[in-house]
Amino acid sequence: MVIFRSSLLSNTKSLIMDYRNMHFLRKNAYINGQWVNAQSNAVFPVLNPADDKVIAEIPDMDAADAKTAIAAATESFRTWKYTTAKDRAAMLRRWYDLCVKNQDHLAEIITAEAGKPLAEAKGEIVYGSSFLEFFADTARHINGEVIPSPWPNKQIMLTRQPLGVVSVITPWNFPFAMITRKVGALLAAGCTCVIKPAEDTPLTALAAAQLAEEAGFPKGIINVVTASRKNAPAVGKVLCEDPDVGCISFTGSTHVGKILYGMAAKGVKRVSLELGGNCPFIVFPSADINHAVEQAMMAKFRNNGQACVGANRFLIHADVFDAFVEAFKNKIIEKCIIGPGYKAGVTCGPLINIEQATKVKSLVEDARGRGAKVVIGGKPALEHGTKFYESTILTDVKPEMKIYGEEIFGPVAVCHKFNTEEEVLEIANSTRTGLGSYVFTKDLGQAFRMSQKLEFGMVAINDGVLSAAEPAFGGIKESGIGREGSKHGVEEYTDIKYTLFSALDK
Ligand SMILES: NC(=O)c1ccc[n+]([C@@H]2O[C@H](COP(=O)([O-])OP(=O)(O)OC[C@H]3O[C@@H](n4cnc5c(N)ncnc54)[C@H](O)[C@@H]3O)[C@@H](O)[C@H]2O)c1
Ligand SMILES: O=CCCC(=O)O
Repeated sequence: MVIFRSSLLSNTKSLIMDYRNMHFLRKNAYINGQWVNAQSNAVFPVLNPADDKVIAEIPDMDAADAKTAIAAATESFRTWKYTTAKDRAAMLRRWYDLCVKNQDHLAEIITAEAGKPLAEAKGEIVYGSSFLEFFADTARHINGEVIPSPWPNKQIMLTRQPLGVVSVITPWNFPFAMITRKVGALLAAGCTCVIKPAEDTPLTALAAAQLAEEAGFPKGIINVVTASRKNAPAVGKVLCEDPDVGCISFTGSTHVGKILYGMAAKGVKRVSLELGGNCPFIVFPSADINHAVEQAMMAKFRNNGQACVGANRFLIHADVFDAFVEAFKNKIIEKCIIGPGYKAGVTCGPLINIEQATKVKSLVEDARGRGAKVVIGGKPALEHGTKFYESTILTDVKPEMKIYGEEIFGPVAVCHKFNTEEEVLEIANSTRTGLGSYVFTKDLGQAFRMSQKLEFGMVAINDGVLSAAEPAFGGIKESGIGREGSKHGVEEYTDIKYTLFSALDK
C-alpha cells in the first residue's frame, strides 16, 4: 500500500494515510466543468519523488483533448468577458478563502508530488493564494483613460479588453503558485484559460481547479489538460497555435520557452514568458555578513535550490570571502536536514526527478574533476533515496567548468571571489539570462549604482527573497517577456482599445 504521513504537518503524531484518502486528490482532467478521462483513455503515473511510489494515474491527454478544452474556454469567454469586475473579484476572493482554508490538504498534495517539506509546501499555498487575493482587488481597478483630444468635438477613449483564451503552461517547482500568479490575473482581466500543468505535479493543479469550481467559477472558465512529457509537445502545439487562443502564458525553462515563442509567433499571439535565471548573489565588505548568510540560505535552499530566482552564483568580495564561506557552511550544517518532505524537521527534500538529480551530480563531478574545491557536501545523499543530494558549497570554480554558466537548479552554492565593483558587475552581467539578483551592502550609493547597473529584471538589496503578489516579477534578456504580480500582471492579459467619439456636436 502506498502511504503518506499526513499528520506530520503538525509534527506531533504520526498517522499513516493512504493516498486514496488525501483530500482533493482528483484523478481526472477538468474540461468544461466536467472531470474527464483522455479521449484515448490513456493514463500516466504521478510519482512521489521521495520514494518513486505511484500517487495516482491520471489522463494522458493529447492534441484532441487540448482542442476540446480550448473550445470550452472559447465558448465560456463569450459570457465571462461581460461579467462585472465586481463579480469576478468576488469569485476570486472565494477561491482565495477556500485555498487558505484548505492549505493543509493542498500542502500534502504538493509534498507528495513535488517533494518539498510540508512547512514549505504550506508556505507555497499561502504565497500562491496571495495572488488570488491581490487580483481579486486588482480586478476592480482595470481602468481606462479619457485623453484630451487634438480635435474639436472629438473624444478619445482607451479601454482595456481581455485577450480571450489564455494557454497556461506551468512548471513543477511551484505547482500551485505558478498557476495562481497567472490564472488570478487573467481571470481578473476577464479572460478564460486552459492550464497544462507540469507532468510531475498535475495533482496540485487539479486540486486548485476543484476549489475554483467550489468557489463558483462557471464551467469552461478554467480547464486543466493533463499530459505526460511524451504528449506535452503535441498538447503545447495546439495550445500555442489554435486560432482561438489569444495568449500563451508560460513559466519554465528558457529552452522550452523559445519553442513556444516560435509557435506563438505564427499566429502573432501575445506571450508572457517567465523563464530560467542565473541569479548572482553579491556580498560587499560593508555588508552584515551574518545577515547575508541568513538571506543566502533562503536564496539558495528555498525548494532545495529548485527556484528560478534561486541564487546561482555567489560573488563575494575577497575581504569577506573566507568569513562568508565559513559562516555559510556552519549555517548549512545547522539548517539543512535532508529527508522526505513529510518527515518532521526535514528542510531539504528530494530533487524532482532522476533527470534533475543526474544533472546536479554531473555538474558537481565535472567541476571537481577540473579542480573545484568542495567545502561541504558534494555528492548524492543516497542513504535517503536516488534523488536526494547533499547541501553543497563549491569554491575555486573556473569559467571552463560547466557549473560556471549553467542554471544549477539544485542545492549547490558556487562561491566566487571578486575585488572591485566594476569587476563584479562585469561577472554578474556576463550571462544571457537576467531574472533576479541580490546585493548586500551598507553603502547607499553603491546600492543605487548596483540597482542601476545590474542587467536583471529584479534587484534585491540586502534581502534574499523577492517574491510577493504586489511587485512586478519577471526577467530581461532570455529570462522572459512580461511581468507577473502587481497591476502590470493583469495588464499582460489585456489589449488597449482606442475608441474615437466624433461629431459630438451633431
Ligand atoms: N521565471 C520564472 O518565474 C520561473 C518560475 C519557475 C520556473 N522557472 C524555470 O523553469 C525551469 C524548471 O521548470 P521545468 O523543468 O518544469 O521547465 P520545462 O520548461 O521543462 O517545463 C515547463 C512546462 O513546459 C511543458 N513542456 C515541455 N516541453 C513542452 C513543449 N514542447 N510544448 C509544450 N509544453 C512543454 C512541461 O510539460 C511543463 O509543463 C527552470 O529553468 C526555471 O528557472 C522559471
Ligand atoms: O521558481 C521561480 C518562481 C518562484 C517565485 O515565485 O518566487
